Amino acid sequence: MSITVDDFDLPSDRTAPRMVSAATASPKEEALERALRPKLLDDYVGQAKAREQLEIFIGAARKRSEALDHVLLFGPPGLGKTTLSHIIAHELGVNLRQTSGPVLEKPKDLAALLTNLERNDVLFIDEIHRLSPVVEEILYPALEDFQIDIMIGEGPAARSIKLDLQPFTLVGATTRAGMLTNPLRDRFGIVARLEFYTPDELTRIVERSAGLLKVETDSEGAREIARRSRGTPRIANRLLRRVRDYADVKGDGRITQDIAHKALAMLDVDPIGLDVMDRKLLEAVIHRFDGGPVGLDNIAASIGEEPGTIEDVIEPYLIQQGYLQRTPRGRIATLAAYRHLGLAAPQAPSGLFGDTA
Ligand SMILES: Nc1ncnc2c1ncn2[C@@H]1O[C@H](COP(=O)(O)OP(=O)(O)OP(=O)(O)O)[C@@H](O)[C@H]1O
Ligand SMILES: [Mg+2]
Repeated sequence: MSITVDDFDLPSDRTAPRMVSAATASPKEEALERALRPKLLDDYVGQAKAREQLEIFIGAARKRSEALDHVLLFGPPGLGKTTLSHIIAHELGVNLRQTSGPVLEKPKDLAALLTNLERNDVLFIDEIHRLSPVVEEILYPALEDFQIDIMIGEGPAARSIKLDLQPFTLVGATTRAGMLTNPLRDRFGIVARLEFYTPDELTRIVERSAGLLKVETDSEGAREIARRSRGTPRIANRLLRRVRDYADVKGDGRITQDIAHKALAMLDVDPIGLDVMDRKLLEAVIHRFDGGPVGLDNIAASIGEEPGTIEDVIEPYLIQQGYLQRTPRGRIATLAAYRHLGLAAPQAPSGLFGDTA
């Protein structure tokens, strides 16, 4: 495999691609991701809590030859939800059927999938918070009793019949667990929240990917990429490929800390992994809204980004790292944000200013 051309996403409304966006990969990047995806739970780095739970429940299901309980995976984009769903099916030794909330338009789309499942198979529904209510209706009895009610015929002759399904496991993935309806959420026996990865974990991921891509990387080079990857494996893998291009052209192909540092500086990824969009958001909150509190819609309008993208993709890492606070009155830039941008902290009335000390 050899990738040297631009294989990162290029949103149509921006002139420059966003290097550290964790969001939707291009088809080319998706193919690459598949190649780098770990296949076994043992190769899945980090997420100790989720892994431990799954190890036990998968082991038990296998032992009893039963379907695993339904699993809900949630967390920001690029942390490994799709990867984990594949691993679950693989470890269970069953087939994986894959679809997503927006794709399932009609009840019959879901019914067709469900009736084709074999015993103990995994059905993976990505973006499960975007299921339409009529489709969700079908899902409830399927999850609970492995049965569906379908309508046969039309008009006065229409009647409903019950169909038995094979026992199966639903794995649902979402970036927004809060948008799931309660009845749906209640039907998942296993709920795993994926967390941002530590620099150590990301270093291991970069080293593993470098091995698979046959790129020579020393440990400091891998660590430099890991530190700037916003806690996200998808970004780590993307930065690795970009740094490799830089190393091929400007160096001898080897990724050292110096090469990684220069390549990432050129790409406008700062030492803690924030990029132009992150800084734009923090600067908008600080300069245009006096540090906040400011509502999501106002930030969105001010930086020309979708509120949903801000909430799902940009904000979570800034909040986790303590640069931004989400309060009932709106978003607040913290002292750490002022410091990171090299700005003097304002004299704020107490209680208004988000402190991270
Ligand atoms: N724990 C992990 N160990 C090693 N690599 C990982 C891990 N998690 C994710 N990756 C890598 O990161 C890439 C992105 O992961 P994945 O597609 O599973 O994210 P996702 O959570 O499904 O994202 P989205 O919300 O956009 O669907 C994968 O190609 C995989 O190579
Ligand atoms: Mg996914």
